[in-house]
Formats: sequence, structure tokens, C-alpha cells
Amino acid sequence: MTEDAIKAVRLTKRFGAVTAVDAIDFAVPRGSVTGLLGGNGAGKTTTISMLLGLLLPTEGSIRVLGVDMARNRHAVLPRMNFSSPYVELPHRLTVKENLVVYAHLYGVAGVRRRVEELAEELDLTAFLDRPAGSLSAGQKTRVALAKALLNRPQVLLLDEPTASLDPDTADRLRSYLEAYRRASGATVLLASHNMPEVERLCDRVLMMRRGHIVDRGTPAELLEKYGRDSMEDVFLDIARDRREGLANAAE
Ligand SMILES: Nc1ncnc2c1ncn2[C@@H]1O[C@H](COP(=O)(O)OP(=O)(O)OP(=O)(O)O)[C@@H](O)[C@H]1O
Repeated sequence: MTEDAIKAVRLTKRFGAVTAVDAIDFAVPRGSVTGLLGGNGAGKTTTISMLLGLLLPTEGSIRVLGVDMARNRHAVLPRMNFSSPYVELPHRLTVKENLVVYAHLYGVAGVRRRVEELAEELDLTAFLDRPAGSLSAGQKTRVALAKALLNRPQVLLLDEPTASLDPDTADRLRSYLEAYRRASGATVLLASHNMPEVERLCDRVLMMRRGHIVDRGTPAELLEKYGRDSMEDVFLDIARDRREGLANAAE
């Protein structure tokens, strides 16, 4: 059994003349929380979409939990899930109806109990019977995370999991994700622009720029490498390609 929950080799996606993801290699170790970072348009969402099988790679391969996604993704999709602010739940269904429908789609055992459990844990009970379309952005984000956890995924892909949450709710959600990871041993790949979140949650990060992975390591390794005190500054150095400049200045 491979140690890596996700392994991508020469993964590439082109949209016509645009190469959104350019022959990237990376591995996400089992049980890790790995941050996928990069500025707007770096290729994070495209990468996550390929990992989920929502977009077909132009070239390259992906293995998730040892399964080749090109050949056999249906063997592994039930053990995965994702949350993204870009995916809307059906608006007219209530929150509870949405969660029940998705739970059935995912083949969850004990649907009502699982929905109640998540509603309690993610503080959704006050609006379970409201149409999903009537929720605030922050409430939608929590419902989307509940949807992503219905099947207790072993591989969880999160695109901006705390976008549009107030600091208190975001903090509680991060604690919840940490507890979920500890209890389940799940692997998490997290795209985020929130660097304090990355420092708190991620064991390691992959830094993307213009379709390439331009650096990687643990947050501590990157802080040391760039001589910075915060991941925010490391992010800016990498996004603006300042490392060589810094290295030259140090010489
Ligand atoms: N369907 C598409 N057709 C054409 N170009 C696309 C398409 N999807 C993404 N792109 C382009 O691919 C590049 C990578 O986009 P992607 O959404 O993966 O970036 P991202 O890192 O997730 O950015 P953000 O932080 O802004 O969400 C961008 O240049 C984008 O315009």
C-alpha cells in the first residue's frame, strides 16, 4: 500500500492556448494536511478539479489511495469529497433536504443520524429548514463543509474552506477540521489564501505560480528558507518571485 494518499505525475491541463497546470509532480502523504497555495490564476482550482475527476488532465497521471483516476476513479470517489465556494447547492431545497439527498447519493448509512450529527457539530440547526438559496455566504460555506463530510471521506479536498466566514466562525471551523483529521486519519488538501490558516493547519505546502509548483516544504522549512517570520511574507516572496532577488541581496 502506497504511503501517499495522492500522487500526481506530470499533471497538465491546457485550455486552448492557456496552460493552467504545467506538468506538475507532487505527492500528498496519507494523514497530512497539505496546503495548495498560489496567487489568483496559479492553477489551484484546476488541480483540485482534476483530482476529483471533474476535469480530465490533458497529460499526466493521478493516483488517489493507490487507484489510477484515469482508469478506475469510481473505485475511489466514494472515499473522497470536496468543498468549494464555487459550487452552489440546489437553492430551493432546504439545507436538510440537500444534506439528505447528498447523503443518499454518497450511500451514507444512517442518513438522518449523520445529518443531525453534522448539523450539531457545524452549528447548522438554526437554519436546517431554510432553503439553501436564502443563506448568507458564511452559512453556505458551513453547509458546504457538512456536505463534504457526509461520507466521512478519507481524502478531503477543500477549496478556500473559510472564505467569507467571520473570524470566530472560521476559528471554530479550523478546530473542527483539526479534530476531524485527528479522529479519522483523513488526508486533507487545502487551497487557501489565508496564511495564518495555513500555518495553523498545514503540515506541508505546495506553492504554485502560473501552473508550476515553484516551492514546497513544511511551513517551518519555508520560513527558514526565505528568512521570514510569517507565511504571508513567504507567500509574497514566492508570488512575486523575489527569492532570487533576496538571495542576491544577501550575497
Ligand atoms: N475553463 C477554463 N477555460 C479557460 N481558461 C481557464 C479555465 N479554467 C481556468 N482557466 C485558466 O487557468 C488558469 C488557472 O486557473 P485556476 O482557477 O486553476 O486558478 P486558481 O489558482 O484556482 O486561482 P484563484 O485563486 O483565483 O481561484 C487561469 O489563467 C484561468 O484563467
